[in-house]
Parts: sequence; C-alpha cells; structure tokens
Amino acid sequence: MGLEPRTLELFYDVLSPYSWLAFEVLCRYKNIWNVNLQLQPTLIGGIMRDSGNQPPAMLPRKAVYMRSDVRLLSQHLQVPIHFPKDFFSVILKKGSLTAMRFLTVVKMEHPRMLEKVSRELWMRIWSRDEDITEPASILAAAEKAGMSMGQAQELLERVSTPQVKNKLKETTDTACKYGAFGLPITVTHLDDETHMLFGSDRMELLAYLLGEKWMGPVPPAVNARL
Ligand SMILES: N[C@@H](CCC(=O)N[C@@H](CS)C(=O)NCC(=O)O)C(=O)O
Repeated sequence: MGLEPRTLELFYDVLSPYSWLAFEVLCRYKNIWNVNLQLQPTLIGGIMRDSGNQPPAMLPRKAVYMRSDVRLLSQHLQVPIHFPKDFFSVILKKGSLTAMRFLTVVKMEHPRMLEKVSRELWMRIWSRDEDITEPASILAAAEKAGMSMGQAQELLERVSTPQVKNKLKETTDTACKYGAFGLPITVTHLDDETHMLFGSDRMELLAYLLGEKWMGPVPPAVNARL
C-alpha cells in the first residue's frame, strides 16, 4: 500500500511573478510527487503590511536585478513572463485585490477551476500586459479558463460579500502565521513537522523535505507533453 499523500500548500498572488513560477512548477509535479497540492489565493499587500516588508521593486537596485532574474527564470522554467510596460502603476498602484477575491470565491465554489483561472489571470498581467482589475478583465480570464459567462458573473457579484472578503483575509493571516514576509511560500506538512519555504527557488529543498525526486523545472514526463 502506498503512503498517504503529503499536504503541500502554495500561497500565491497573481501580482507576483515569482508566484507564477512556483505555481507552474508545482502544477507540473503534483501528479509526479505523492502530494496533495492545495492552492491558496493570498493577498501580497496584506503580507507586506503585516510583516513590515516592501515589494523588492521599491529598492531601485533590486528592481533592476528582479527584471533580469525573472527574464532568465522565465526562459529556464518555460513560463511566458513579460514585464508590464508601466510596472509601477500595474503592480504598485492597481494591485490585485478584486482578482484575488475572485480566485477566493472560485476556490470556494468551483475549486477545480482554480488552477486554470489563476493561470489566465497571470497570462493577462504577467504575459500580455493586460488589466486584471476591471470586471470585464476578470470575466475574460474566467471565460478563457473555461467558465461560462453566467457562472463567472455570478461569482464576480460575490467578491464584495463579507464571506469572500473574510476568506481571503483568513488565508492571508494563515500565511502570516506561517511566517510569510513575501510570496510565494510553500508549506509542507510532514507527520511531525511543518515547514514554510519562501520563494520559487526552493524546489530542490522542498523535494528533499518531501522525500521526493527533483528532476528540474520541467520534469521529463511533462517535457514529453510540451
Ligand atoms: N528568490 C525568490 C524571490 C521571490 C520574491 O522576490 N517575491 C516577491 C514578490 S514577487 C516578494 O514577496 N519579495 C519579498 C522579499 O524579497 O523580501 C524566488 O526566486 O522566488
């Protein structure tokens, strides 16, 4: 009899390109490793406030580094990231509150759609430099992910309800309790220990904790399908 799958949580925000990298790599591994991957839509702004941290791009030298780092990683990990032209307005002014509330309600009502809708929102903001704040933008992402317009509209109407707002706050608080000061974080639940790792660049260590094999960002089984 095989071992019970380990629970592996990924806390992410679609505003964060490093979250996208971690998300794609873990989606590739979720059926290779013996894990139960739980996607946790989180608000990065809440984590920054709670921890007293600032987005890396606020420090000019880090902002320059982040551009080349993300560009190289997007090639190496095969995730089609392109920086938005007006980075500061898109990331620091417009933010992701409604989009993350939308993903929260998707998870509550149609959890099987969460992976696809998350990916389509990232495709908009971090690949095609498209808005993710307007209702029409969020609906377009949901439709592209395979939701019917009626279904998506119904969910969008619920983003300002206390249940949805509180759920996103609760998930963000949980990430903070695990010690998050940024995103992405993964949380690995072993029999007697829980480990929080920060960043998309901790996959080898994650595999070690899980007792699984790290085969690079594009494992052979996935590579054969690409
Ligand atoms: N080295 C990490 C960097 C992750 C990262 O910089 N995430 C940003 C959001 S996109 C963040 O929250 N940074 C907080 C910090 O660096 O203190 C990786 O490769 O994933």
